Amino acid sequence: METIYLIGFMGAGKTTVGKILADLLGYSFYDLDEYIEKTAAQSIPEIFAEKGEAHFRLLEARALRSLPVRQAVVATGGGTAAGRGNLSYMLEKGLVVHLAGDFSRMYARAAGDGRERPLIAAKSREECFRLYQSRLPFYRKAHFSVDTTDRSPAEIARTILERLKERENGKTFPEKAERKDEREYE
Ligand SMILES: Nc1ncnc2c1ncn2[C@@H]1O[C@H](COP(=O)(O)OP(=O)(O)OP(=O)(O)O)[C@@H](O)[C@H]1O
Ligand SMILES: O=C(O)C1=C[C@@H](O)[C@@H](O)[C@H](O)C1
Ligand SMILES: [Mg+2]
Repeated sequence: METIYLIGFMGAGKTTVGKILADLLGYSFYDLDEYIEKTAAQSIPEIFAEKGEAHFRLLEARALRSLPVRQAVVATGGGTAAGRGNLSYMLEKGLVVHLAGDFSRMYARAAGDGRERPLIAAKSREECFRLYQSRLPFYRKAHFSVDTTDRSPAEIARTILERLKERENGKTFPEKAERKDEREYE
């Protein structure tokens, strides 16, 4: 099967769910953020601090295009889908799955899991919400969307697997996004 690209906001669970999904499928797993850090031999906060976000986006676009386009699961970064033709590339090469959820939960996870995310560190919650809103139109172009609210990473991975099996059996994907992510800012 073609590569499955997980997209969505910071804290949506792309890395966590992606690993489980790759195991279930027996595919290789790539975390785009980790891959960039390895290739650049620098952490993402260091890249942002020393070279700026624009340089990070260039590395991100290059890294995306250097990963396999078959038999792999790729957890993208929160901003990957919104930059440099990346979404068109993923839609053309593989299957793009949006992990959707409510902003508050994703933000709380992204701000509280101990991983340093330069955009969370540099912005207020309000600014992060606006960033999230600006990215929704990109996320919503995914081949399909899975609602992550009140579901464990394992449940989400299994749901994606079921949808992929349905597709292999000739069913088309149901109407794109579950619109839970349109909820009011809490
Ligand atoms: N469905 C879930 N339920 C509970 N906790 C979750 C869920 N998904 C992810 N988490 C937790 O939220 C935190 C962030 O998850 P993760 O790093 O997978 O997000 P991400 O989408 O990859 O974020 P980023 O875009 O910054 O890479 C982790 O601590 C993870 O264990
Ligand atoms: O949402 C974003 O723009 C980002 C999300 C992270 O996954 C990293 O790719 C980086 O911290 C930027
Ligand atoms: Mg991640």
